[in-house]
Amino acid sequence: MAEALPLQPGDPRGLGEYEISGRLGVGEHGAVFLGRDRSGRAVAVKLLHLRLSGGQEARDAFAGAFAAARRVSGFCTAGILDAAVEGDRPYVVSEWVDGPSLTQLVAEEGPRGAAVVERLAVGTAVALAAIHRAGAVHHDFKPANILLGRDGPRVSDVGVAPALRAVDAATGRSGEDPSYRAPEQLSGMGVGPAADVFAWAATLLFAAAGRPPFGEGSPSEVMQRIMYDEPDVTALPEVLRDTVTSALAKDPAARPTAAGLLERLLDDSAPLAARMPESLAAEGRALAKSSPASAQPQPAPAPDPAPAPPPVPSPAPSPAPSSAPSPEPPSAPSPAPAAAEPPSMPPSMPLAAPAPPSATPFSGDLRQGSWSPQNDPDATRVDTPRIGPFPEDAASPEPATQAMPALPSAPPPDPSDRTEPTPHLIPGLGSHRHDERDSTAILSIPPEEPRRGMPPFLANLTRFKPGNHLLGVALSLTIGVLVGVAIIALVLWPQLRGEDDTPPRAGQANAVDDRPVTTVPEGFAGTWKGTAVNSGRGASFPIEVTFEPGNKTARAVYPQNRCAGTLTFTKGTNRTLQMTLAIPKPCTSGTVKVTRQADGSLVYAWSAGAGQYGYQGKLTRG
Ligand SMILES: Nc1ncnc2c1ncn2[C@@H]1O[C@H](COP(=O)(O)OP(=O)(O)OP(=O)(O)O)[C@@H](O)[C@H]1O
Repeated sequence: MAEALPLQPGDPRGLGEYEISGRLGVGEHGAVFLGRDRSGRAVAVKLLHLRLSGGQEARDAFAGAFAAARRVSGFCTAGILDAAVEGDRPYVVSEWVDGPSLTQLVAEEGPRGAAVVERLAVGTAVALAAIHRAGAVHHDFKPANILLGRDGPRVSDVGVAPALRAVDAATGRSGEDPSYRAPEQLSGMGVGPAADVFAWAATLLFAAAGRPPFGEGSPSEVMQRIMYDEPDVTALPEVLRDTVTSALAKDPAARPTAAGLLERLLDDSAPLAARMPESLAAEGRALAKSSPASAQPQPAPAPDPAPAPPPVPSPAPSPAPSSAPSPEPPSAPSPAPAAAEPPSMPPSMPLAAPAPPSATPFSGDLRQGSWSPQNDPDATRVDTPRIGPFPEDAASPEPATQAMPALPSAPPPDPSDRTEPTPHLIPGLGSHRHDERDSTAILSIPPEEPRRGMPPFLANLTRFKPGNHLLGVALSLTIGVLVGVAIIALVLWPQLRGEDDTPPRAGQANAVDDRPVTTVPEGFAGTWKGTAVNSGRGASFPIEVTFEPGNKTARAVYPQNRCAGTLTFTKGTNRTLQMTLAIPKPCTSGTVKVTRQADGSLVYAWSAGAGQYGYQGKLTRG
């Protein structure tokens, strides 16, 4: 029978029809208890920290949000059995799984070996494909929600994240680990099943490497890496690398579907298929055939309120009880509805063969013998975030001036001296007659002719006698000066005047762009989009900025928070602009520094004015 920790004072002894006998664990959103249903079957009961206010409507919304999740086969999931509310406390009942979570196992025993990771990959892809086929999404797929039962991996917490959102208790807030969240989930641009596929890949990397796929550090550091870095997949078995890499695509549309994952993993020619238990491979193939493999189903783009980070530096008011997650600000976007159910969805699974919730996908203990000494869990990679650095005085008004070389003053030659060479200034030079002939050949213009329409210094030069070496020196100097003047006129002058609107190449930007400007320069022209990370809140949100060259203002939009504001130029250079931001609530006005990067992107950094950046992000034209 199930092992559980003793109940603590204040723990429930029963919830609804379920008798509670012990504690299985505590997570971010609630405590999980071991219980029994009326038939004596062991169940896991998750009592959420959330307290539901709003009467029957909220209760119905909570229970109703599990409709799709309850249709998911229990083949590779901890099937949802019930969802209800006791008093004002919602709880979710699921199949009890006799085994630790992937998080617990890796913490205790280290990274999993190739055979285990392969079975995890297929088992959890089967679970995801079944979840998506039922019209549900997980949206909190992570190692803590993979339970390693004796009969194989089971995905738990199906439907919980959408249900929390349905009652306006958003997940993905500050304090939660963002390591398994997809870029679009972090940026709040609307999430669908593709976010689960990303999380699936990140979870496998964790299992194989024994550490979070995007490194450790503050939530904002991890988010930056999720947005911009490619994780190292070399800890994975070779056979999984390509599939996992494609599932980690930053663009959700570029990821395979869960069914597509199965199609790749269980391809008849793939060596992986032969290593899987027959029942699992059959279920996976049936799911792969029954669902689209390439066109990733996406819900209508909707702001995902889960990580919604109002770009305000001060904490939002919290009308909810202290145990509940902080709420969204009043005017933040309303929560996205749970993913719509496909109308043609069959009411139940499984596909390969009828499988009751307690079906055994395959035998074999995922907990056995997978420690690999070369996967040192202590060798945690900590990457440096890409954003920044921000020089404190990037707008330093130091013009790149170019000194004009002084023209040499040619000594006036003696026109009467046409026979005797001028004594050479350098001994040994000019003593040969052929020098004179050569010079004559060059200066064949009659002495008086060149003076017409010529600059005086050139005209004077023509008065030099052939063979005069001083003349040669003067000529060289003159040609050098002329070439210098030509370079300045043709190349440098337009740049110094800021007329060169070609984007700077790496290494050039600093040299030419630190010149002060009084309006928005050409190099900033256009609309720039990207995601800013709010370090204070450990959250991120999209930003759009539009610059028109020659203007003193620009437009800044935070689509997720439905704020549009005006940036007003205060000082700047061709590379960096300092601006004040005036923006209505719930967003917050402040000062903004926008800096052009050598790779053609912009870094947008906001502060309350005290110098410390509250949020910042990389923007690209688009
Ligand atoms: N269906 C289940 N069967 C057996 N044990 C379970 C089950 N569900 C959860 N547990 C146990 O309870 C612990 C806590 O689960 P919970 O889902 O709350 O963790 P979490 O995923 O870290 O938190 P959250 O989902 O709230 O962020 C798990 O680590 C696991 O040991």
